[in-house]
Amino acid sequence: MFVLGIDSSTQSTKAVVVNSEDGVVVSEGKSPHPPQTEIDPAVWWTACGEAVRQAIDQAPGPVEAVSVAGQQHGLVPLDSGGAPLRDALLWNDTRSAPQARELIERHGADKLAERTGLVPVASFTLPKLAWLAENEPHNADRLDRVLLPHDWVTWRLAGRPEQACTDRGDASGTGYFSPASGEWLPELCREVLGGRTPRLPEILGPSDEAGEVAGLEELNGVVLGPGTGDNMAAALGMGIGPGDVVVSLGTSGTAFAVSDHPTSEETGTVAGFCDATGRHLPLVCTLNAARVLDSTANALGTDLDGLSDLALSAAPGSGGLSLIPYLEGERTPDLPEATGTLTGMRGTNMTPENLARASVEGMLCGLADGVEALREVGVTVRRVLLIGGAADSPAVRAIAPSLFGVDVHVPEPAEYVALGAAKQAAWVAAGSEQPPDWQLRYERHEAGDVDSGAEVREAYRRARTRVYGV
Ligand SMILES: Nc1ncnc2c1ncn2[C@@H]1O[C@H](COP(=O)(O)OP(=O)(O)O)[C@@H](O)[C@H]1O
Ligand SMILES: O=C(CO)[C@@H](O)[C@H](O)COP(=O)(O)O
Repeated sequence: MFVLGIDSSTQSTKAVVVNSEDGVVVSEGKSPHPPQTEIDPAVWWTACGEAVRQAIDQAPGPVEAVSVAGQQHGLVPLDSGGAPLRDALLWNDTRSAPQARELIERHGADKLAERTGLVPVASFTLPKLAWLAENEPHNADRLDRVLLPHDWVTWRLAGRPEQACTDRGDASGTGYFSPASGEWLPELCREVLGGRTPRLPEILGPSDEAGEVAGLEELNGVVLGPGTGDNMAAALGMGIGPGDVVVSLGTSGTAFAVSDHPTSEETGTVAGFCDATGRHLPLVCTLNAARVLDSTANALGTDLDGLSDLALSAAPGSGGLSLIPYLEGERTPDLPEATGTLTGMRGTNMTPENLARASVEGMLCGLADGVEALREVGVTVRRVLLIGGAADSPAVRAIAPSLFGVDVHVPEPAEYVALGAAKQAAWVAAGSEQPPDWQLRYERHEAGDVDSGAEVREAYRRARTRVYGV
């Protein structure tokens, strides 16, 4: 049997057709999204159709089930006719930072962490709802239903306007969900919306069927899974277990692991999300990952391969340069208004090689701090599994082991979020207790020169503290 997995992520929609027996990807499709932090959901729908068509046109047989994974947290506000009230506000849109701070002042970080697993930052859906109420009351007054990006794509695929669904994983990134009970906390929406309660999607179990596709001709009649958030889907696709920490280098940088119990902590560094199998997914997220390399390559007048070659010809420590890469503001640490900083410049070290290496080291240092934060909430770190677009960079693969201080494994290149969605679809179709056990192949990079890595991280930390006070 063949199944289809869709990843509606920040920069593109990807679709993979997979043989459900062994997890082998038999065909793929991809369609880009524009780079804004607010976007008309219709763009996702068009990209989804294109990516799906590419994938199924090349597939050796018909697909029997489909699931959608998507970028987390984005606010898709709908009116009573199901039309978007405005463009969706994405996870990397920082305008809702003041509303996040107000929520913390009103409730206390510790109380919110205990109730929702999260301390609000601009990324989460609840502060975005509060922003809507404060800044666009005409839209908030007409708000009937709130969906996340993956819920919205699933809802369009289902083609049943009255019913919408989500899963624990994506629900756990809203800020109005309890990871401990698995239920919505609608009173938090009511509070920020001045007493109105929008309709929230039904939360399905990890392998529950969400009906059949009736909204996309090419897939009509195919079994639909509940879908999930992109990081949850990657964890499912990779089948991670104890000791595994995934570091994903896409638009966002994330570090996460599975846990049998909920985590919460009042600094908000580690978000206490749920996973896509009924467990939990402590996760640290930065706003600045792959695009730091895109911007640096652009500034140096080269491409990503050129940037990698330059970085690999500089010595560890980039000749004393440290790049604090907060090009989009930052979420961890919570500095939404920050810009990036390059420190340690001297006449002798301002070379393209050092600048290239500083961009790779700076991006990875933020994630290495994230792995450290996971350790502090009790996660065992035996190896780091590197995925996401920037894991294709030879420089990233070579430099990562010394900064993480553990073995780094790079799974064979694949779209792991879309693969996770496909695994969920296969699970739903099989009706089995557990998801299918698909084996992955890894390329292993031994822990690198840990001493030089520790020095690079220390220089980065000093520079960050000097400039940003954290
Ligand atoms: N060889 C490479 N070196 C560095 N970055 C890369 C490479 N290949 C792709 N990328 C970057 O990966 C990013 C896309 O990664 P992806 O995981 O698909 O992101 P997202 O899931 O956020 O849409 C882009 O910014 C792209 O430039
Ligand atoms: O906000 C988070 C996680 O909390 C991000 O990881 C988004 O889910 C977007 O993911 P990418 O498109 O960057 O993979």
